[in-house]
Amino acid sequence: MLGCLADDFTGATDVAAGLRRVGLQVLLLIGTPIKKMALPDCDAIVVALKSRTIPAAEAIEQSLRAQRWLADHGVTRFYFKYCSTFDSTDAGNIGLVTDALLDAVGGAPAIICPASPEHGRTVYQGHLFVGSQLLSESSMAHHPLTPMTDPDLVRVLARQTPHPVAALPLQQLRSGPDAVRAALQQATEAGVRHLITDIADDTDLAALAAAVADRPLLTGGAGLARALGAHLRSTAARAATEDHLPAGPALVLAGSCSTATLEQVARAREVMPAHQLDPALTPDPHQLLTRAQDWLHKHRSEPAVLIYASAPADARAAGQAAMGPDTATVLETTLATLANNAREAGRRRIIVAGGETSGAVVKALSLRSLLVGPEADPGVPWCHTTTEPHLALLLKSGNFGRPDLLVRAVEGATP
Ligand SMILES: Nc1ncnc2c1ncn2[C@@H]1O[C@H](COP(=O)(O)OP(=O)(O)O)[C@@H](O)[C@H]1O
Ligand SMILES: O=C(O)[C@@H](O)C(=O)COP(=O)(O)O
Repeated sequence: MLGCLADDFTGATDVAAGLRRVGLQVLLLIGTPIKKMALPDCDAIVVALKSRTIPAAEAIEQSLRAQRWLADHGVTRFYFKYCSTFDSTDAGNIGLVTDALLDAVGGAPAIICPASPEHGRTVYQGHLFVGSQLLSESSMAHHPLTPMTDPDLVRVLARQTPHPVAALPLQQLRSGPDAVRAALQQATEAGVRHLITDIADDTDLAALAAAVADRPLLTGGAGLARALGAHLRSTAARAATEDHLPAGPALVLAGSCSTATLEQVARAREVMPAHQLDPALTPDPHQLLTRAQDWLHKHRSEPAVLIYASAPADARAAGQAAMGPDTATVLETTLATLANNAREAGRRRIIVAGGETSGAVVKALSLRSLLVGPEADPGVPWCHTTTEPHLALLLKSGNFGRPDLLVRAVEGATP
């Protein structure tokens, strides 16, 4: 069985979607369970953590706890899933968590493969591209929590780990599995502990997966995990579970400020009542929440409503000037509380834009595990609660989805 630790919630749904797409049955756990549990029939377990932007020591602790739990439940192959745009800071957490996992399960050097060509993330000469732009020239340079201003992943990772980092060039990857194994051997002898792999397309991912499938630890985006799943699939294929979205009204919550989300929010505003959480206008957190709660209550008979904090950089700066340094956390908490209110009020389809935001929402809803259904857009699967009331959640990474994703997600919602 394959066990994945994902450093945020939409990263977890992304990797779960990829594994399901290649025919694996996937159980998604919200955080690491405290005790041992009887597992449903599944081929892969994804543990959703919220460790991307917390202090490194806590991220390591959370990750090791998840790894030990998975090992206790029969997992021998581990995958550490982080963002395809390598979201992290110089204080961590990708390098330090990978180091801790290597210490726990062995298998240095770790493969570092954020590339996800289906989402336009590719790596060449160790540099990460978003579409045709270098990472540092994409909107990720302005991310509210993890601004990515350096596209050279060898350099980025070297600031996060005391150990040597090197790159595996595309030419070597394309020379076949023996060349990849030789590169790994060479890296081991040179004391390299992190190997950034160039990837230009899905064929490269398949080649890499085939060459490294037997390693105890792989790390990267959803792309390599899906390729690994496809490689393992022959022994594990089964019919995908059916998917029924529950009847009932929908709620869309948006906390992501990515370009993709801003466009999706603009589209959604055209077709459903919308309320903006605006810290510049309402800097008092309590008032921000109660105003939104009143608005939600007033619109209780609408089949779908949108509440969003998403804003471009200049508006965010104005909000932060008014509300202070905790603005992002206040907005996450507010959106999470509103999700809870909406569930109590009977909303059954909850769509969330943003990884950190999704983490806060799922935590507030006290959900423990979800079964992964089909994707609404690549990397964005519907997930179903395993307890009553049946909720369908769509947890969307900020950067993912077509412009009409939020509109499509609420279609067919009943008042
Ligand atoms: N108007 C705003 N001002 C400041 N921070 C904001 C604003 N709107 C959202 N945020 C914060 O930005 C962060 C977005 O992160 P996240 O939810 O992970 O989205 P993404 O998936 O795009 O990275 C969250 O912490 C959210 O609370
Ligand atoms: O790998 C990816 O791009 C996503 O799975 C992911 O992790 C996105 O993170 P957020 O943009 O913070 O949602």
